[in-house]
Amino acid sequence: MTNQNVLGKSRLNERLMELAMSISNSNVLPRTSVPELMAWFDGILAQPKNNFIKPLEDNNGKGTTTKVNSWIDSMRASSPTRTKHRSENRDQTHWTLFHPSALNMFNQIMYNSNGKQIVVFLDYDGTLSPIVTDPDRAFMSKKMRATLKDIAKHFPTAIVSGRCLDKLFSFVRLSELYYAGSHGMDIKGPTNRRSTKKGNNDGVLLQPANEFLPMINEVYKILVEKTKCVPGAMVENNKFCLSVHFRRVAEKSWAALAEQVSLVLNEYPKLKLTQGRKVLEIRPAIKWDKGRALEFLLESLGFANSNNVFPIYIGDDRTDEDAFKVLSNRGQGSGILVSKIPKETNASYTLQDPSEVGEFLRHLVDWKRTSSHSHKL
Ligand SMILES: O=P(O)(O)OC[C@H]1O[C@H](O[C@H]2O[C@H](CO)[C@@H](O)[C@H](O)[C@H]2O)[C@H](O)[C@@H](O)[C@@H]1O
Repeated sequence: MTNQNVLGKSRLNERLMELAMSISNSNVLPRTSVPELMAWFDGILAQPKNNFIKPLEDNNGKGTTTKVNSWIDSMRASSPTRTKHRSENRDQTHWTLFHPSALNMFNQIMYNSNGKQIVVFLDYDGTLSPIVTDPDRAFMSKKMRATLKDIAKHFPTAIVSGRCLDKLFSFVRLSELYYAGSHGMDIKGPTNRRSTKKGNNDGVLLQPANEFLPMINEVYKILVEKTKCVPGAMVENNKFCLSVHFRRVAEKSWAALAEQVSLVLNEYPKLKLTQGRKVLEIRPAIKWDKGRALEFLLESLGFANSNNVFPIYIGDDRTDEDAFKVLSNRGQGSGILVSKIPKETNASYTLQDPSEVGEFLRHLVDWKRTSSHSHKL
């Protein structure tokens, strides 16, 4: 996949022009004129790039061994431990150029929002909390919670996660937010209000995979049993989906664990598999993902077909790509990928880690406070 394919040619040109103008204004590079920068971009685009991490391919119809091998390859690629080769440095240049830091481009992003209603969407693991070995201990810092509280005072804010709602809420503990758990299959509005859209006060807005609950519970029990023999393996029940964790499993046992998952999944054609960070996720094979959840939430907020909205989605995982794709297709808002390493992505910008996410969100709060203040003057 090339940058042209990910973005579409005219959108890519638009982005490059935007980038050239912004670099030219900020003096961050010795080349100053926009045409010079455009020619430089052309040169970089013409170079081959090899090492971007590819999204997991659709494995339906492939044999078990091929499937398992491709999951393992992709898991290895997303956890590089080697020193960089020269071609990887070249990829890093591509990466920084086409997915610049959202902190460096903050003014540009705010300029693009152009008086529209900003709505903030945030993934949880790897975005608001650092990745840790024990999924039950992925706590968010106090500083991040305070930042989120501030963000929610100024903008409608939603957390969109693979986690089940209860666990997500136990980590975040802010009732003023929207939550989309189980990869968007369990959506809840703020519970600090007296009434919600549906008139009840538990905040539930949508559960599109309800009928799959018995099947998911059945598969959970089977997977726990089947993976017992693999040291370090853990199966997490996220209500409408399951996560099989590889992080504490020795690399030599990854194939055996993936094989167990594949064998179980073969018996359940109504379930599908996606991949995250050292995790395989099993979920209902319905057309619902984080991108659909984002669209649903925009609709619930009254922005279904509106041009007057500017969604900002920040996430670190493959499952967040569905949301980035929605933004890119709508030609609306900004997708921001949290990553230190080059990855194929539909996001426009990057942040390195959760601490940069916090910094970006605090800039957003300050920007809002300053712009509201200047409107009052
Ligand atoms: O959509 P997210 O909020 O990013 O949730 C995706 C999965 O995140 C969790 O797993 C990841 O984080 C763990 C804690 O840092 C880490 O140990 C694991 O290796 C990562 O894959 C969560 O445990 C999963 O259930 C989520 O689906």
